[in-house]
Amino acid sequence: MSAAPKPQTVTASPPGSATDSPPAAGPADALGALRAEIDRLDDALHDLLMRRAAVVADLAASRVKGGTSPLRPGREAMILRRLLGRHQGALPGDAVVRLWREIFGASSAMQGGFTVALHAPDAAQARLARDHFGGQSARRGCRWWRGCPSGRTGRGREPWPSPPAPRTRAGMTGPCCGSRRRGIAAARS
Ligand SMILES: C=C(O[C@@H]1C=C(C(=O)O)C=C[C@H]1O)C(=O)O
Repeated sequence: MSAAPKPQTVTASPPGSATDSPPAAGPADALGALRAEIDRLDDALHDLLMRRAAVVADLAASRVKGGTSPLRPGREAMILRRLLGRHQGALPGDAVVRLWREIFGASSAMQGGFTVALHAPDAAQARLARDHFGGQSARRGCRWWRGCPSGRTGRGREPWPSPPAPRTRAGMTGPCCGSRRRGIAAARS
């Protein structure tokens, strides 16, 4: 003999109750909506970055800087100070600096190659140089400061927006230069 089927419980909902309406938005929908907004903003940011790069390419093609070093630490510092002066919201100011340092490094490289020369580098100095000149920058270590930069040398360090870093005998500024005998320079390659 076969087992009797189990009785099923059926609950009737009155008309107009929750089961008649579309399902309420759950956490997954909220996440999806927020991510869609992030995607839209990323596209807008990306568009602006591409437009900025096109302006830098025009600048490079015009040769208005006269074949000198592409690096302009003073101009970069002015941009960072201006941006930090208007900065608001939850994004840490440090993140703004990091993002723009990468942009400066890439747009300087677009105007001609440069090599970052690290005098007697250690891991911290190498990290600092990467953070300052961008992850794409070419870096090389050298033992003697005099032989470090090759070609025309631009000053590779710039005054950090705040607080001002101490000057060194080499005329460079920045937290890397705790020792007067060590530093970072950037030269055209
Ligand atoms: C675009 C320039 O070249 C470099 C890149 C900068 C930038 O991306 O804003 C600023 C200064 C320079 O280090 C410039 O000199 O204005």
